[in-house]
Amino acid sequence: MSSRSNGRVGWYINTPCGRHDDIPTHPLLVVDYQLIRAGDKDEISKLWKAATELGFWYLKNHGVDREVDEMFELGAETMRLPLEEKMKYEEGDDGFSFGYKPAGVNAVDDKGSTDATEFLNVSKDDALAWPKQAHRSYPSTVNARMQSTVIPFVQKSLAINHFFIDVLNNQLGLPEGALAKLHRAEEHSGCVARIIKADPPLVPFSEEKIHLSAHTDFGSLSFLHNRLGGLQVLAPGADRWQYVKPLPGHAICNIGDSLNIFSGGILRSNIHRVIPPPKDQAKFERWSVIYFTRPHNSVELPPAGKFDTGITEEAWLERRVRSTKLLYYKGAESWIAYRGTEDPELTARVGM
Ligand SMILES: O=C(O)CCC(=O)C(=O)O
Ligand SMILES: [Fe+2]
Repeated sequence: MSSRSNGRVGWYINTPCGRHDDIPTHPLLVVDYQLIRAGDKDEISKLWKAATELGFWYLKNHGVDREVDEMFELGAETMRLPLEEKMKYEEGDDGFSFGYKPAGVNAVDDKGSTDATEFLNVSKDDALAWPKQAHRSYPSTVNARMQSTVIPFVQKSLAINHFFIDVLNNQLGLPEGALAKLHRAEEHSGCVARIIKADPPLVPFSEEKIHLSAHTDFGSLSFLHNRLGGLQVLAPGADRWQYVKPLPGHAICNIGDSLNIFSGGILRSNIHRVIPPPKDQAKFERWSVIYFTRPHNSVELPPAGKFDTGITEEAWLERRVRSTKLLYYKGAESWIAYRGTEDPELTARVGM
Protein backbone atom coordinates (compact mmCIF):
# COMPACT_ATOMS: atom_id res chain seq x y z
CA MET A 1 0.00 0.00 0.00
CA SER A 2 1.28 3.49 -0.74
CA SER A 3 2.63 5.76 1.97
CA ARG A 4 -0.44 7.91 1.51
CA SER A 5 -2.69 5.07 2.50
CA ASN A 6 -4.37 5.29 5.87
CA GLY A 7 -3.19 1.72 6.43
CA ARG A 8 -6.71 0.31 6.72
CA VAL A 9 -8.65 -0.25 3.61
CA GLY A 10 -12.28 0.54 4.07
CA TRP A 11 -11.76 2.55 7.22
CA TYR A 12 -14.07 5.49 7.84
CA ILE A 13 -12.01 8.62 8.21
CA ASN A 14 -13.40 10.66 11.02
CA THR A 15 -13.73 13.80 8.99
CA PRO A 16 -16.95 13.24 7.12
CA CYS A 17 -18.36 15.91 4.88
CA GLY A 18 -20.78 17.03 7.55
CA ARG A 19 -18.08 18.61 9.68
CA HIS A 20 -17.44 21.08 6.92
CA ASP A 21 -20.47 23.29 6.51
CA ASP A 22 -19.22 24.47 3.15
CA ILE A 23 -19.36 21.01 1.59
CA PRO A 24 -22.64 20.62 -0.28
CA THR A 25 -24.14 17.30 0.83
CA HIS A 26 -27.33 15.67 -0.37
CA PRO A 27 -29.29 13.78 2.28
CA LEU A 28 -30.64 10.34 1.32
CA LEU A 29 -33.61 8.59 2.90
CA VAL A 30 -32.58 5.74 5.21
CA VAL A 31 -34.33 2.46 4.48
CA ASP A 32 -34.24 -0.38 7.02
CA TYR A 33 -33.85 -3.71 5.20
CA GLN A 34 -35.30 -5.73 8.07
CA LEU A 35 -38.47 -3.59 8.07
CA ILE A 36 -38.79 -4.02 4.28
CA ARG A 37 -38.44 -7.81 4.72
CA ALA A 38 -41.14 -7.68 7.38
CA GLY A 39 -43.47 -5.93 4.92
CA ASP A 40 -43.66 -2.70 6.96
CA LYS A 41 -45.92 -0.39 4.95
CA ASP A 42 -44.30 2.89 6.04
CA GLU A 43 -40.86 1.57 5.21
CA ILE A 44 -42.03 0.41 1.78
CA SER A 45 -43.51 3.89 1.17
CA LYS A 46 -40.16 5.39 2.10
CA LEU A 47 -38.38 3.06 -0.33
CA TRP A 48 -40.87 4.02 -3.04
CA LYS A 49 -40.31 7.71 -2.42
CA ALA A 50 -36.53 7.23 -2.59
CA ALA A 51 -36.69 5.03 -5.69
CA THR A 52 -38.97 7.38 -7.64
CA GLU A 53 -37.68 10.81 -6.55
CA LEU A 54 -33.89 10.54 -6.35
CA GLY A 55 -33.27 6.87 -7.12
CA PHE A 56 -30.73 6.65 -4.26
CA TRP A 57 -31.17 5.60 -0.63
CA TYR A 58 -29.11 4.45 2.35
CA LEU A 59 -29.73 0.89 3.46
CA LYS A 60 -29.24 -0.18 7.05
CA ASN A 61 -29.52 -3.60 8.68
CA HIS A 62 -28.56 -5.34 5.44
CA GLY A 63 -26.40 -7.94 7.19
CA VAL A 64 -23.55 -7.95 4.65
CA ASP A 65 -21.01 -6.04 6.78
CA ARG A 66 -18.55 -8.89 7.30
CA GLU A 67 -18.51 -9.84 3.62
CA VAL A 68 -18.09 -6.19 2.59
CA ASP A 69 -15.10 -5.78 4.93
CA GLU A 70 -13.58 -8.92 3.44
CA MET A 71 -14.19 -7.65 -0.09
CA PHE A 72 -12.21 -4.51 0.82
CA GLU A 73 -9.41 -6.79 2.05
CA LEU A 74 -9.57 -8.78 -1.19
CA GLY A 75 -9.32 -5.50 -3.09
CA ALA A 76 -6.16 -4.51 -1.20
CA GLU A 77 -4.58 -7.95 -1.71
CA THR A 78 -5.32 -7.85 -5.44
CA MET A 79 -4.42 -4.25 -6.24
CA ARG A 80 -1.07 -4.78 -4.45
CA LEU A 81 -0.10 -7.40 -7.06
CA PRO A 82 2.38 -6.20 -9.70
CA LEU A 83 0.65 -4.48 -12.62
CA GLU A 84 2.06 -7.13 -14.96
CA GLU A 85 0.30 -9.85 -12.97
CA LYS A 86 -3.01 -7.95 -12.86
CA MET A 87 -2.82 -7.29 -16.62
CA LYS A 88 -2.97 -11.05 -17.28
CA TYR A 89 -6.62 -10.75 -16.23
CA GLU A 90 -7.45 -7.54 -18.05
CA GLU A 91 -11.08 -7.08 -19.10
CA GLY A 92 -10.00 -5.81 -22.54
CA ASP A 93 -11.65 -3.34 -24.87
CA ASP A 94 -14.55 -5.31 -26.30
CA GLY A 95 -17.21 -4.16 -23.86
CA PHE A 96 -16.63 -7.14 -21.61
CA SER A 97 -16.54 -5.98 -18.01
CA PHE A 98 -15.17 -8.96 -16.09
CA GLY A 99 -11.60 -9.03 -14.84
CA TYR A 100 -9.12 -6.24 -14.16
CA LYS A 101 -9.29 -2.70 -15.52
CA PRO A 102 -6.11 -0.64 -15.13
CA ALA A 103 -6.20 3.10 -14.52
CA GLY A 104 -6.01 5.30 -17.60
CA VAL A 105 -8.06 3.35 -20.16
CA ASN A 106 -11.34 5.24 -19.78
CA ALA A 107 -12.06 8.70 -21.15
CA VAL A 108 -13.68 10.76 -18.41
CA ASP A 109 -14.58 13.90 -20.30
CA ASP A 110 -15.16 15.32 -23.75
CA LYS A 111 -11.48 16.28 -23.98
CA GLY A 112 -10.44 12.65 -23.68
CA SER A 113 -8.83 13.03 -20.24
CA THR A 114 -8.15 9.64 -18.73
CA ASP A 115 -9.39 8.08 -15.52
CA ALA A 116 -7.33 7.23 -12.43
CA THR A 117 -9.29 4.27 -11.11
CA GLU A 118 -8.51 0.56 -11.09
CA PHE A 119 -11.35 -1.97 -11.11
CA LEU A 120 -11.50 -5.62 -10.18
CA ASN A 121 -14.71 -7.14 -11.56
CA VAL A 122 -15.82 -10.63 -10.58
CA SER A 123 -18.73 -11.98 -12.58
CA LYS A 124 -21.70 -13.32 -10.64
CA ASP A 125 -21.75 -16.26 -13.08
CA ASP A 126 -18.12 -17.14 -12.31
CA ALA A 127 -18.76 -16.88 -8.56
CA LEU A 128 -21.84 -19.11 -8.74
CA ALA A 129 -20.16 -21.63 -11.10
CA TRP A 130 -17.02 -21.90 -8.93
CA PRO A 131 -14.85 -24.04 -9.04
CA LYS A 132 -15.96 -24.23 -12.67
CA GLN A 133 -15.54 -21.19 -14.91
CA ALA A 134 -18.49 -19.48 -16.58
CA HIS A 135 -16.60 -16.66 -18.34
CA ARG A 136 -12.99 -16.30 -17.27
CA SER A 137 -10.21 -16.83 -14.70
CA TYR A 138 -9.13 -14.38 -11.96
CA PRO A 139 -5.95 -13.48 -10.03
CA SER A 140 -4.82 -15.97 -7.36
CA THR A 141 -5.94 -13.56 -4.62
CA VAL A 142 -9.53 -13.84 -5.88
CA ASN A 143 -9.40 -17.64 -6.20
CA ALA A 144 -8.11 -17.87 -2.64
CA ARG A 145 -11.14 -15.96 -1.36
CA MET A 146 -13.78 -17.14 -3.80
CA GLN A 147 -15.38 -19.56 -1.37
CA SER A 148 -14.97 -17.58 1.85
CA THR A 149 -15.59 -14.02 0.64
CA VAL A 150 -16.73 -13.55 -2.97
CA ILE A 151 -19.47 -16.19 -3.10
CA PRO A 152 -21.13 -15.10 0.19
CA PHE A 153 -20.88 -11.43 -0.86
CA VAL A 154 -22.46 -12.19 -4.24
CA GLN A 155 -25.19 -14.39 -2.80
CA LYS A 156 -26.20 -11.93 -0.09
CA SER A 157 -26.08 -8.89 -2.38
CA LEU A 158 -28.04 -10.73 -5.03
CA ALA A 159 -30.72 -11.73 -2.50
CA ILE A 160 -31.10 -8.13 -1.30
CA ASN A 161 -31.34 -6.70 -4.81
CA HIS A 162 -33.81 -9.39 -5.87
CA PHE A 163 -35.95 -8.68 -2.83
CA PHE A 164 -36.03 -4.99 -3.76
CA ILE A 165 -36.89 -5.87 -7.35
CA ASP A 166 -39.92 -7.85 -6.12
CA VAL A 167 -41.05 -5.06 -3.78
CA LEU A 168 -40.71 -2.46 -6.55
CA ASN A 169 -42.51 -4.82 -8.95
CA ASN A 170 -45.49 -4.92 -6.60
CA GLN A 171 -45.43 -1.17 -5.99
CA LEU A 172 -45.46 -0.64 -9.75
CA GLY A 173 -48.57 -2.81 -9.96
CA LEU A 174 -46.90 -5.25 -12.37
CA PRO A 175 -47.97 -8.90 -12.49
CA GLU A 176 -46.31 -10.92 -9.73
CA GLY A 177 -42.71 -11.81 -10.64
CA ALA A 178 -42.68 -9.79 -13.88
CA LEU A 179 -39.39 -8.01 -13.12
CA ALA A 180 -37.88 -11.11 -11.50
CA LYS A 181 -38.31 -12.93 -14.84
CA LEU A 182 -35.90 -10.42 -16.39
CA HIS A 183 -33.28 -10.97 -13.68
CA ARG A 184 -32.91 -14.74 -13.42
CA ALA A 185 -29.84 -15.52 -11.29
CA GLU A 186 -29.29 -18.84 -13.07
CA GLU A 187 -29.00 -17.16 -16.49
CA HIS A 188 -25.76 -15.58 -17.66
CA SER A 189 -25.69 -11.83 -17.17
CA GLY A 190 -23.49 -8.80 -16.67
CA CYS A 191 -24.15 -8.96 -12.90
CA VAL A 192 -20.84 -8.25 -11.25
CA ALA A 193 -19.06 -7.61 -7.95
CA ARG A 194 -16.67 -4.68 -8.39
CA ILE A 195 -13.89 -3.28 -6.24
CA ILE A 196 -12.67 0.20 -7.17
CA LYS A 197 -9.41 1.79 -6.08
CA ALA A 198 -8.46 5.41 -6.78
CA ASP A 199 -5.12 6.85 -5.76
CA PRO A 200 -5.02 10.24 -4.04
CA PRO A 201 -4.60 13.07 -6.55
CA LEU A 202 -0.98 14.10 -7.06
CA VAL A 203 -1.99 17.70 -7.50
CA PRO A 204 -3.91 19.66 -4.86
CA PHE A 205 -7.62 18.96 -4.79
CA SER A 206 -9.48 20.13 -7.81
CA GLU A 207 -13.12 19.59 -8.68
CA GLU A 208 -11.96 19.09 -12.24
CA LYS A 209 -10.14 15.89 -11.44
CA ILE A 210 -12.65 13.14 -12.06
CA HIS A 211 -12.45 9.58 -10.72
CA LEU A 212 -15.61 8.41 -12.48
CA SER A 213 -17.31 10.67 -14.97
CA ALA A 214 -20.97 11.68 -14.76
CA HIS A 215 -23.06 8.61 -15.52
CA THR A 216 -26.16 6.67 -14.76
CA ASP A 217 -25.67 3.02 -13.83
CA PHE A 218 -26.32 0.66 -16.72
CA GLY A 219 -28.13 -2.12 -14.93
CA SER A 220 -31.06 -2.39 -12.56
CA LEU A 221 -29.85 -2.01 -8.97
CA SER A 222 -26.48 -1.12 -7.46
CA PHE A 223 -25.53 -2.01 -3.89
CA LEU A 224 -22.59 0.24 -2.99
CA HIS A 225 -20.22 0.47 -0.05
CA ASN A 226 -17.69 3.28 0.19
CA ARG A 227 -15.81 4.75 3.12
CA LEU A 228 -14.78 8.19 1.95
CA GLY A 229 -16.66 11.03 0.33
CA GLY A 230 -16.32 11.68 -3.39
CA LEU A 231 -19.59 10.27 -4.72
CA GLN A 232 -21.81 13.11 -5.89
CA VAL A 233 -25.34 13.31 -7.26
CA LEU A 234 -26.94 15.91 -9.46
CA ALA A 235 -30.37 15.83 -7.83
CA PRO A 236 -33.51 16.64 -9.83
CA GLY A 237 -33.85 20.42 -10.03
CA ALA A 238 -30.41 21.04 -8.51
CA ASP A 239 -27.91 23.17 -10.34
CA ARG A 240 -24.80 21.83 -8.66
CA TRP A 241 -23.27 18.54 -7.66
CA GLN A 242 -23.73 17.48 -4.04
CA TYR A 243 -21.79 14.88 -2.06
CA VAL A 244 -23.40 11.74 -0.72
CA LYS A 245 -21.81 11.27 2.67
CA PRO A 246 -20.77 7.71 3.54
CA LEU A 247 -22.45 6.54 6.76
CA PRO A 248 -20.88 3.72 8.80
CA GLY A 249 -22.99 0.56 8.61
CA HIS A 250 -25.08 1.89 5.72
CA ALA A 251 -24.91 0.80 2.11
CA ILE A 252 -25.90 3.16 -0.69
CA CYS A 253 -28.45 1.68 -3.10
CA ASN A 254 -29.43 3.13 -6.44
CA ILE A 255 -31.59 2.43 -9.45
CA GLY A 256 -29.96 1.98 -12.86
CA ASP A 257 -31.16 2.57 -16.42
CA SER A 258 -32.62 -0.89 -17.00
CA LEU A 259 -35.14 -0.54 -14.15
CA ASN A 260 -35.83 3.00 -15.28
CA ILE A 261 -36.69 1.68 -18.74
CA PHE A 262 -38.73 -1.32 -17.50
CA SER A 263 -40.76 0.96 -15.24
CA GLY A 264 -41.53 3.39 -18.05
CA GLY A 265 -39.44 6.06 -16.35
CA ILE A 266 -41.18 5.81 -12.94
CA LEU A 267 -38.12 4.49 -11.12
CA ARG A 268 -35.37 7.09 -11.31
CA SER A 269 -31.87 6.36 -12.57
CA ASN A 270 -30.08 9.44 -11.33
CA ILE A 271 -26.91 10.92 -12.71
CA HIS A 272 -23.86 10.71 -10.40
CA ARG A 273 -20.06 10.90 -10.55
CA VAL A 274 -17.03 10.40 -8.33
CA ILE A 275 -14.39 13.04 -7.68
CA PRO A 276 -11.52 12.95 -5.15
CA PRO A 277 -12.71 12.93 -1.54
CA PRO A 278 -13.20 16.39 -0.06
CA LYS A 279 -10.86 18.30 2.23
CA ASP A 280 -8.87 16.24 4.75
CA GLN A 281 -9.96 12.98 3.10
CA ALA A 282 -8.28 13.86 -0.20
CA LYS A 283 -4.90 12.45 0.79
CA PHE A 284 -6.17 8.90 1.18
CA GLU A 285 -6.74 6.13 -1.32
CA ARG A 286 -10.43 5.81 -2.10
CA TRP A 287 -12.02 2.35 -2.26
CA SER A 288 -15.51 1.14 -3.13
CA VAL A 289 -17.17 -2.27 -3.22
CA ILE A 290 -20.27 -2.66 -5.36
CA TYR A 291 -22.62 -5.37 -6.50
CA PHE A 292 -24.44 -4.55 -9.74
CA THR A 293 -27.62 -6.45 -10.59
CA ARG A 294 -28.39 -6.37 -14.31
CA PRO A 295 -31.04 -8.08 -16.42
CA HIS A 296 -29.83 -11.38 -17.85
CA ASN A 297 -28.17 -11.30 -21.26
CA SER A 298 -31.05 -12.47 -23.45
CA VAL A 299 -33.56 -9.91 -22.13
CA GLU A 300 -34.67 -7.48 -24.81
CA LEU A 301 -34.89 -3.88 -23.73
CA PRO A 302 -38.13 -2.31 -24.88
CA PRO A 303 -37.85 0.74 -27.12
CA ALA A 304 -39.23 3.17 -24.57
CA GLY A 305 -40.11 6.73 -25.58
CA LYS A 306 -36.97 8.80 -25.94
CA PHE A 307 -34.76 5.81 -25.24
CA ASP A 308 -32.97 4.31 -28.18
CA THR A 309 -33.21 0.68 -27.22
CA GLY A 310 -34.88 -2.46 -28.55
CA ILE A 311 -31.68 -4.51 -28.32
CA THR A 312 -30.65 -7.28 -25.96
CA GLU A 313 -29.26 -6.43 -22.57
CA GLU A 314 -25.99 -8.09 -23.55
CA ALA A 315 -25.49 -5.94 -26.65
CA TRP A 316 -26.54 -2.79 -24.82
CA LEU A 317 -24.13 -3.42 -21.96
CA GLU A 318 -21.29 -4.08 -24.39
CA ARG A 319 -21.99 -0.84 -26.20
CA ARG A 320 -22.07 1.13 -22.98
CA VAL A 321 -18.91 -0.38 -21.55
CA ARG A 322 -17.10 0.21 -24.87
CA SER A 323 -18.28 3.82 -24.92
CA THR A 324 -16.28 4.53 -21.76
CA LYS A 325 -12.97 3.47 -23.33
CA LEU A 326 -10.34 5.89 -24.56
CA LEU A 327 -9.69 3.49 -27.45
CA TYR A 328 -13.02 4.47 -28.96
CA TYR A 329 -12.65 8.17 -28.21
CA LYS A 330 -13.04 10.15 -31.43
CA GLY A 331 -13.39 13.74 -30.26
CA ALA A 332 -15.78 15.70 -28.09
CA GLU A 333 -18.89 15.26 -30.19
CA SER A 334 -18.71 11.52 -30.47
CA TRP A 335 -17.81 11.22 -26.79
CA ILE A 336 -20.96 13.12 -25.88
CA ALA A 337 -23.12 11.19 -28.36
CA TYR A 338 -21.84 7.76 -27.35
CA ARG A 339 -21.28 8.47 -23.70
CA GLY A 340 -23.81 5.76 -23.05
CA THR A 341 -26.52 7.44 -21.07
CA GLU A 342 -29.57 6.97 -23.24
CA ASP A 343 -31.51 9.94 -21.97
CA PRO A 344 -30.68 13.05 -24.03
CA GLU A 345 -32.18 15.34 -21.39
CA LEU A 346 -29.70 14.14 -18.80
CA THR A 347 -26.87 14.28 -21.27
CA ALA A 348 -27.66 17.91 -22.03
CA ARG A 349 -28.07 18.76 -18.36
CA VAL A 350 -24.59 17.77 -17.29
CA GLY A 351 -22.98 18.83 -20.55
CA MET A 352 -21.63 15.33 -20.99
O1 LIG B 1 -17.37 4.72 -5.82
C1 LIG B 1 -18.50 5.18 -5.64
O2 LIG B 1 -18.81 5.74 -4.57
C2 LIG B 1 -19.53 5.08 -6.73
C3 LIG B 1 -19.11 4.23 -7.91
C4 LIG B 1 -20.10 4.26 -9.06
O3 LIG B 1 -20.90 5.13 -9.22
C5 LIG B 1 -20.06 3.16 -10.08
O4 LIG B 1 -19.10 2.35 -10.08
O5 LIG B 1 -20.99 3.07 -10.89
FE1 LIG C 1 -22.41 4.50 -10.67
